[in-house]
Amino acid sequence: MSGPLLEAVGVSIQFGGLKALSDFNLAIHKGDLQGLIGPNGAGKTTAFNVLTGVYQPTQGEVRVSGQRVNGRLPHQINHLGLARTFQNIRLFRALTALDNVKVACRGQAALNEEGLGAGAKFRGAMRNYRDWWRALMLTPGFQAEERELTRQAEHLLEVMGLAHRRDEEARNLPYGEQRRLEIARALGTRPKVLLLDEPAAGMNTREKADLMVLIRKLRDEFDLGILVIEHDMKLVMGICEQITVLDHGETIARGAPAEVRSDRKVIEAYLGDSYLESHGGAA
Ligand SMILES: Nc1ncnc2c1ncn2[C@@H]1O[C@H](COP(=O)(O)OP(=O)(O)OP(=O)(O)O)[C@@H](O)[C@H]1O
Repeated sequence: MSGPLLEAVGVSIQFGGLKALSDFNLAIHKGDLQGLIGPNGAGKTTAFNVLTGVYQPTQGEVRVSGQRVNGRLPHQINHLGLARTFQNIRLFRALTALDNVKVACRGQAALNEEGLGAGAKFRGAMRNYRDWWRALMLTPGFQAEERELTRQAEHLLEVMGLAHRRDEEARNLPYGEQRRLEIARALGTRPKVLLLDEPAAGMNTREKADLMVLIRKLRDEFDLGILVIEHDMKLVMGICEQITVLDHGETIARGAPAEVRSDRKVIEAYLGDSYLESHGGAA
């Protein structure tokens, strides 16, 4: 088996006196569908922020495809194959669904050309300048590139069940569809690993059921590793093969859904006895 696509090794992060994440370890391989759960304030979003370069760990190492990425910027880590969605939806609200996805596809194409490291800024500036002229003159090369980006974005809208919303402004989409558009946009950056922060938040029961099917389909169709933060236990337990449970920044359990939901520490910290009662008692 090849090595992990995403790895956290002994990662800790501190905000003043608060240890938001302590000695956090994680490995996501191709084809994995893992969950990250825990009570409010447990450190789940902080973990996403450290993995994606929004925060720098106080200790430990984050690796993407075996490369240490501590100190890299979020867009550089994205370029290495890690994409995410946010708990609070972040879309270009006044752009159409299609353009939201095209922006992501275009950004990735630009990064492929510019690369990273020395000279990337200069190459980026030159590319912007060149693109400006190509767009102004509507050169055949520019038009062909536009058609290709449109094709890619349309395909992603189709996969996410949003083809019918192609030309609607993102802000006019129902909430559940905005969440799916965010996933389409993340996919536009061609990730190897996808981090989903509460993808089902605000969705009704039907939308959640559809989302479960869709997340599995994305994993299979795009050969992804997926890590999901989610409070909806039916969804997490229903789709994830391995679940990590955080409480006050500490990893209190990790394992298959059946192991995790019968773990006494997890029940005490998060699930509560009412969960146990409604699910027929501990294993
Ligand atoms: N930038 C920051 N500065 C200071 N404290 C922070 C910062 N980011 C997160 N925290 C704190 O770290 C802890 C973990 O927060 P985090 O948002 O990761 O929790 P969470 O598990 O995602 O919670 P929720 O389920 O409510 O989203 C909280 O106590 C939070 O207040």
